[in-house]
Amino acid sequence: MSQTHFQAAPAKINLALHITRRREDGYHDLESLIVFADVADELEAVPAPGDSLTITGPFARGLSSGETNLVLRAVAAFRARWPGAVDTGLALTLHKSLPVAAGIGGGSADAAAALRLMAGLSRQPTPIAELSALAAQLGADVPACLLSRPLVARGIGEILAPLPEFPLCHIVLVNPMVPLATADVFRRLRAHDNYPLPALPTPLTRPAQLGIWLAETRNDLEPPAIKLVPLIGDLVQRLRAAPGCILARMSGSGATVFGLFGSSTQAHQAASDLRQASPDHWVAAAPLIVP
Ligand SMILES: C[C@](O)(CO)[C@H](O)COP(=O)(O)OP(=O)(O)OC[C@H]1O[C@@H](n2ccc(N)nc2=O)[C@H](O)[C@@H]1O
Ligand SMILES: Nc1ncnc2c1ncn2[C@@H]1O[C@H](COP(=O)(O)OP(=O)(O)OP(=O)(O)O)[C@@H](O)[C@H]1O
Repeated sequence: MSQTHFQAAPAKINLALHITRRREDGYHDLESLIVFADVADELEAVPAPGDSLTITGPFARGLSSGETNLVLRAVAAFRARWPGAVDTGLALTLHKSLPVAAGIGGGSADAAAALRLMAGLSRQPTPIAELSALAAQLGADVPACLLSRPLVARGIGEILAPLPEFPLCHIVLVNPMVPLATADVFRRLRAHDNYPLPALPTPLTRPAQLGIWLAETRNDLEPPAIKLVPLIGDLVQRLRAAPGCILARMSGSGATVFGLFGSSTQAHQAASDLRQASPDHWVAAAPLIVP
């Protein structure tokens, strides 16, 4: 192994997120339609005597590059599960383009990218089911991020049903640069036994079809998150008013809000309007990653 190895860590978006039960262990069962956008952190690795991590990019500041970082935790977990499978240390560089604690799974995507990178370098097989079980130990969103394609997640996020097809949509992401801890939002949730997701239409190939289905769904974490950060509600309203916006909603536990569009031009126009109105917010426009 001599050359540099890369893995992208794309942003996760919960198009719909229903919380169906509070479990004995304090976690919550959920049902979520999860997609990924073509906006990503990037992980790079070169062989080295030992494992190390350097973080660069717009959101590197304040993020520890020590052993608590999810990238190094994922590498250590992989080495413990498959000792000797990757027989060199790695000098890792994470280019952090996604805001942290933002509801778009940045840390989870980084952990998943690290697991994919290790699996790619492994001299022995690392079956996807076992890799996914390892991912679940790192965080509820990590198994979904391992696949990085449209899917329905159940359980606490570890039971995954990838979708065979998905309409090519465009997404606008806006984050007010207020970090929101997932556990704080769950703690504020009042109703824990919400109804499950309705059945998805088959085939699911047109953005308008997806829009009709999404209108029957929710993000149950949006009301408690708005209580913590009222600005989230304003951002949803602003995106909803943008021409061509099929749906505007918060992703995950927030505070990032997304707008879903059928047209790339309209998505880029909405993003440009948001940037102009709120230059201090993080705004991105990108196509979804579809099968
Ligand atoms: C809300 C989602 O973003 C939806 O995709 C994810 O389920 C959260 O995934 P994550 O950030 O990887 O979450 P973790 O790091 O595993 O959990 C953070 C905290 O959120 C709460 N948590 C998380 C996931 C879940 N299904 N139920 C929970 O109650 C727990 O208090 C947990 O201690
Ligand atoms: N590589 C990493 N990138 C981002 N956060 C990390 C990383 N490693 C550890 N963390 C920690 O994980 C926490 C969650 O960060 P993350 O960006 O994954 O949140 P999130 O986008 O809200 O995730 P989710 O959508 O899964 O709830 C942060 O508080 C951060 O300190």
